[in-house]
Amino acid sequence: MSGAGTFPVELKGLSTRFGNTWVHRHIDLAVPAGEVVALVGGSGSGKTTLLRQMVGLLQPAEGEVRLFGEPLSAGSRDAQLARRRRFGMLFQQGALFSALNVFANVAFPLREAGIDDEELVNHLVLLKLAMVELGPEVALRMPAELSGGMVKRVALARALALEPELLLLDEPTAGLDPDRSAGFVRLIRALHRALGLTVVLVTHDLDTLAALATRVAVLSEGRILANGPLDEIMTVQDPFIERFFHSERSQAALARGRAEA
Ligand SMILES: Nc1ncnc2c1ncn2[C@@H]1O[C@H](COP(=O)(O)OP(=O)(O)OP(=O)(O)O)[C@@H](O)[C@H]1O
Repeated sequence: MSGAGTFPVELKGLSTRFGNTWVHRHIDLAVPAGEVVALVGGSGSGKTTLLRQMVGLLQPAEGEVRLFGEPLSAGSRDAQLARRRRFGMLFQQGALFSALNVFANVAFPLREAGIDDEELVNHLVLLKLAMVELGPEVALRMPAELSGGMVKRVALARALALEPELLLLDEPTAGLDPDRSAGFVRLIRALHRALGLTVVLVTHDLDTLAALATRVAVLSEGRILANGPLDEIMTVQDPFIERFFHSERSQAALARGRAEA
């Protein structure tokens, strides 16, 4: 478990380029252990791409990603695999394997990690499903038979399968109605507290942000425009921050989210 004062994720001078387009320019960002950091920014500002960089799904054009204090590519293959097991990711739309049932989806990372004792796999899958408030009767369903909220919960169970210290969430409440969204936020908050997780999330949803985030990092024009507690971010003079946080609708959403927190 990463202790207080450490940074499970550090980006140092990170730049991302697709063809001739630079999406990120020299980004420095450290995510402190135990915090819930929300990445916000306009559409296409590079939030999802930054999450993908954090877990090595993309290579930076410049700079470095450090996970748990070490460069992503450091160490032997075994060391890299061991690092891989310390984080879980919830992709947009859940990204469940459509040909596998719920049980096999949640079991997937366990089997990949070499856990082949069937009794243990069974126990762990049902435990993870219970953690996301799903009963064993869901285990044999196929992803196409689940509601949007259930897909997110199963995807979260899969992300938590190997008991990660770090959880990355891409738009966790997108596509959920307000009640399901509030329920999912409560679940993530409870898990964050119970498991001592560090969380990085991308969200457009201010209710979700206000209810969950302990810090906010604002991406704009390829850079981190501001990074700190929400109250501090809201004092920054910038057109995006003005539009995103200070409209009447935003204020109402923030008030609702804070009431949930
Ligand atoms: N694999 C790729 N190849 C080429 N361009 C890409 C690729 N992935 C992302 N991009 C581009 O990088 C930019 C940032 O995309 P990204 O999905 O990270 O933005 P975002 O901030 O998450 O957007 P949104 O809020 O709309 O989901 C966009 O212009 C996108 O088209």
